[in-house]
Formats: sequence, C-alpha cells, structure tokens
Amino acid sequence: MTTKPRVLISDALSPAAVQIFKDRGVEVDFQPDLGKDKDRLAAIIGEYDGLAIRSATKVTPKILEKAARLKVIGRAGIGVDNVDIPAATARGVIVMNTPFGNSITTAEHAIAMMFALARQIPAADASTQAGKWEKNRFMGVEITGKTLGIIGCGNIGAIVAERAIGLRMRVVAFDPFLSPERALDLGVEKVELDELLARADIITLHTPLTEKTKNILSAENLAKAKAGVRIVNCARGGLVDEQALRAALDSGHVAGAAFDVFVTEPATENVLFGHPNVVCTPHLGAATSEAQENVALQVAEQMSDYLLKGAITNAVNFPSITAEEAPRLKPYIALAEKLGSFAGQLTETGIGRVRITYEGEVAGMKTKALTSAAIAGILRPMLADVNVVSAPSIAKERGVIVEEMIRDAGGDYDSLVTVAVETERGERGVSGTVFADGRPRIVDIKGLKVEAEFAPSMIYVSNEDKPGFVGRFATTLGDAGVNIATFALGRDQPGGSAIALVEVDGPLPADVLARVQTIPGVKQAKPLAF
Ligand SMILES: NC(=O)c1ccc[n+]([C@@H]2O[C@H](COP(=O)([O-])OP(=O)(O)OC[C@H]3O[C@@H](n4cnc5c(N)ncnc54)[C@H](O)[C@@H]3O)[C@@H](O)[C@H]2O)c1
Ligand SMILES: O=C(O)[C@H](O)COP(=O)(O)O
Repeated sequence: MTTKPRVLISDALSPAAVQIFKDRGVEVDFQPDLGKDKDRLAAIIGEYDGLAIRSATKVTPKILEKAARLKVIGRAGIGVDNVDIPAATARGVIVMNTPFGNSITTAEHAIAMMFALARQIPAADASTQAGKWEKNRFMGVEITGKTLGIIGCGNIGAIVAERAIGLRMRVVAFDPFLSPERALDLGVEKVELDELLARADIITLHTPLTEKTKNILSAENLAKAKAGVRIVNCARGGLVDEQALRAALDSGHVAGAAFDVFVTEPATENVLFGHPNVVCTPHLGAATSEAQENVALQVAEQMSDYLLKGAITNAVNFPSITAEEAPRLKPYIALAEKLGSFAGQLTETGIGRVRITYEGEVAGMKTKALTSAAIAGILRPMLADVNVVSAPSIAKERGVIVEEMIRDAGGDYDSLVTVAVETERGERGVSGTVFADGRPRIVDIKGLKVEAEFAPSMIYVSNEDKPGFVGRFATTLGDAGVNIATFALGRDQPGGSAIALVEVDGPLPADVLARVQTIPGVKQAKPLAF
C-alpha cells in the first residue's frame, strides 16, 4: 500500500483547500495560526511533503533545514518574498504560487484606496459616526481627468489601468518590461519614471520588491513628484521610503497616502500612522472571499498534482510540466540524469560548457526540465547537494555555460538525447534513448555505438581494438571473484578505438580496477554507479 502524501496548511487559507486535498487523496493538516509560531513550525515541518501558506508563514533556511520530506511549498497568493527561494531550490523543493487568483481583488483594493484618499472617506466616516457632521471639513478632489501614474504594469497594474481608464483617468505607466504593443493595447502611455513623477496626480505601485524597486519612491523621487500628489501602495512594503514619505506628507508636498503594505508586518506601529491624510489597511489587498477561494483551490490543485502526478504549474524555481506530460517525461528525466551522471563521472577537470541535444520526439517535450536533470546528473559526482531543481542555478554560479539544441529525428531512434561536456581536455558526448519498455539505454559514447542499460555497478573501459582484450578483461574480473552481468562493446573500426561498458554484480574492488588499467591497450578504466 502506498502512503498518502501529507500537507500542512500553516496560514489562514480558505477551508476550500482542505476539501480539495482530501478529495484528491492527500492527507491534510490545517493549522491556520501555526505560521506565526516559527518554533512550532520548525518542530513539525519534518513530517510533511507539502506546505501551503499565505504571507504570514516565513519559510527561512532554518525551517527548510528541518523539512527533510518537503517537496513543495504552495503560496496561495502572488508574492513569494516570505519564502527563501534559493534555500528551497538548493534542497530541491518546488515553490509554486497562484499568479492570477487575487489580481482583480487587489486591483479593486488599489482603486478603493484611491477613492478613500480623494474623498477622505475613512476620516469622514469616523467624524460622522462621532456625531460631528463636519460637512465643510472634507473637501475632496475629482478623479475624472486626473493622471494616474502606475509603477509596475504587470497583472495587477494592467487591471488597475483598465479600471482607471473606465473612470475617465489618463494613465501613464513606468515599467521597463512593458512592451509598446501591450501599452497600446491597454491604452496607457509608457513613460520613464521621471516623467511619471512629473505628471501623475496619483501614483499607484504594483511591482514586486526587488533590489531595483526597493525605495523606488525615495526622498529624491518623492521630491520630483508633482506637488499635491497622492500615493497608493497595495504591492509591497519597502517600495516607498516610509520616513521620507512622512516628511513629504508633513510638508504638504504629498497630499495623501493610502497604504496596505508596510516595511515591517504585522505593522502595529509605523511612521505613517496618525497622519490625517494617511489611510491604512492591514495587508487586505487579497482579502475577498472570491480571491481567497480562487487561490486556495488553485494552490491545493497544483500541490496535489505535483505530489500525486509530478505535474508542475506556476513554479517559480522549475519549468512547468502538465499532468499529461509528466508520465511521458518521467523516463526521459531519468535518461537525461543518467547521461549527465555518466558524463560527470568521467569528468576529472573543470567543466566549461555543457551542450544537450534533443532529437526527434523528445525535442517536442519540456526540454528545460530534461536539461535541469542532465545538469544535476553531471554535477552530482562533484557536489553532493545538487538536485534537479537547484542544478541550473548551481551551474550558473560556477560559470558553466549550458546550451540546449533541438533537432528533427535523423538517426536510428525516434528520440535521442545527447549530453556533451566540454572541459580543458576536450569534449565528451554520450547519447541515449528510452525504449518501448520505458527503460533508458545508453546508445553512443564519444561517437562509438553501444547498447547498454544503466546499472548500479559498472565499468567503463576505453581501449585499442586489439585481439585478446576481452579474454584478459574477463579473466581479471573472474580471478577476483567479480561476476560480469552484462557486457556491451563498441568500436569505430577494426583495430581502431574501442569501448566496453560492463555491468558487474556488486561494487568493483579498487585493486581489480587497477589490474584492469594495466591490461595492454587499455587507455582508461573507470567505475560507474547509477
Ligand atoms: N496587497 C496585497 O495583498 C497584494 C495582493 C496581490 C499581490 N500583491 C503584490 O503586488 C505586486 C504586483 O503583483 P502582480 O501580480 O501584478 O505582479 P506581476 O509580476 O504581474 O507584475 C509586476 C510588474 O512589475 C514590473 N517591474 C519589475 N521591476 C520593475 C521596476 N524596476 N520598475 C518598474 N516596474 C517593474 C514587471 O515588469 C511587471 O510588469 C507583487 O509585489 C505582489 O506580491 C499584493
Ligand atoms: O502577494 C500576495 O498575494 C498578497 O500579498 C496577499 O497576501 P496574503 O495572502 O497574506 O493576503
């Protein structure tokens, strides 16, 4: 009997997620407040295959160290800045989010915040309910005809733009990655940041928090903004310098600010609090029943698909693989990893470049996932902790150039994968395929045809094609009590270069390998393990 995967929900997700996990055959433990208690989370995380979170759970390297079984972290929402992605990646943990489920709701919150500022609704509400009827105190501004400056025009920024245009606003957007065509489609004017600052009556931020966007509204940029500007931040705390904003509000240069997100959260105190022209909400951007249901259902489906079928959707650290693709891809992932491992085990010097060629049917599959597997295989003999998820970033860190090539089927096989590793000693290529039985085979080594399965204990020999080698080799192993299980030979021409790929029962003792290396004509003999 196979055991069910176990998922922990450590934040306040909609209970809809619990039902999905149960229906899909995943055991689920719903502890909505656990994420706030990092010690308890650390104490139990080791029991789970999946962790479903919102923004309250901080997945730090310390938590990940304890997460021995963890395979996937699912963020029911957009921002994954509460997850240490490099640490998760290094441990082979897939991190997925739900990039669209709460976008409309968050865009609506930004628009609501804009109106709250323009008409001072929160202060007017408090005053009215206090029995003051201060009709002359709350003079607002009209939105119609005003210019909205959007910093970050991605999913949410674009929805805000559409809604603002519907409100008869002019919209200018600063986003280096916004194409002119998309800007035209949306009806927004793409501008540089300085122009946005000079023209916008209201600025709304919709970027992630990165090195480039941190304090994008700094004291200097706030000073460049139009006098009387209003600022809305429903994206991430830290995009605006809170101290500088407070000073600009105090001086009157900034007429108002509406913030849903803060540098430190939960924000129980903040320099913006108490200013009469500031409106705050406690990170409510995604807080509608519709959005919460969307993201909870989606994350539970995605995590179940991964844990039960190997399908990957919306992962921020691995290419997507559909549930239909996963079973077809699985044997090729094993093939790519084993070919990489073969090349890695034979490599004795630094690797400069890896070229992976996909020919035939396999070229139409998710080759990025296969390439990650091949790189993991290559690096594993050198680095113990590498895995399919972390391999591409480790290769990049080490300056290894990875090239992927796609070709039509040309040779004897419907699908062929070739992994070629370039070192200072030259290039070594090894090719393989998956036969109808679903088992990967090695079919070519350095241009010499062979046909062998990958086995737990093997010997690779390259030698001169001279009479007597096979006999001496078999005798050397036989005399040492090492049983040969399978024997594959290849050569370029009679009397030319030859190779032998031999499977043996049990590990090969070092002294036997040393004796093989002394057989006349042997150029290289290496033990291999798969
Ligand atoms: N308040 C909330 O509850 C809430 C809810 C959902 C999302 N969010 C946050 O909103 C933000 C936007 O989400 P999204 O789904 O629109 O993301 P997205 O990735 O679709 O869009 C982000 C946009 O920012 C742009 N960008 C990146 N760097 C930039 C830079 N240096 N200058 C200008 N633009 C830059 C990108 O090109 C992209 O178009 C995220 O930080 C997300 O976490 C907050
Ligand atoms: O990035 C997001 O999706 C939002 O910040 C929502 O966060 P929450 O799920 O904690 O409300």
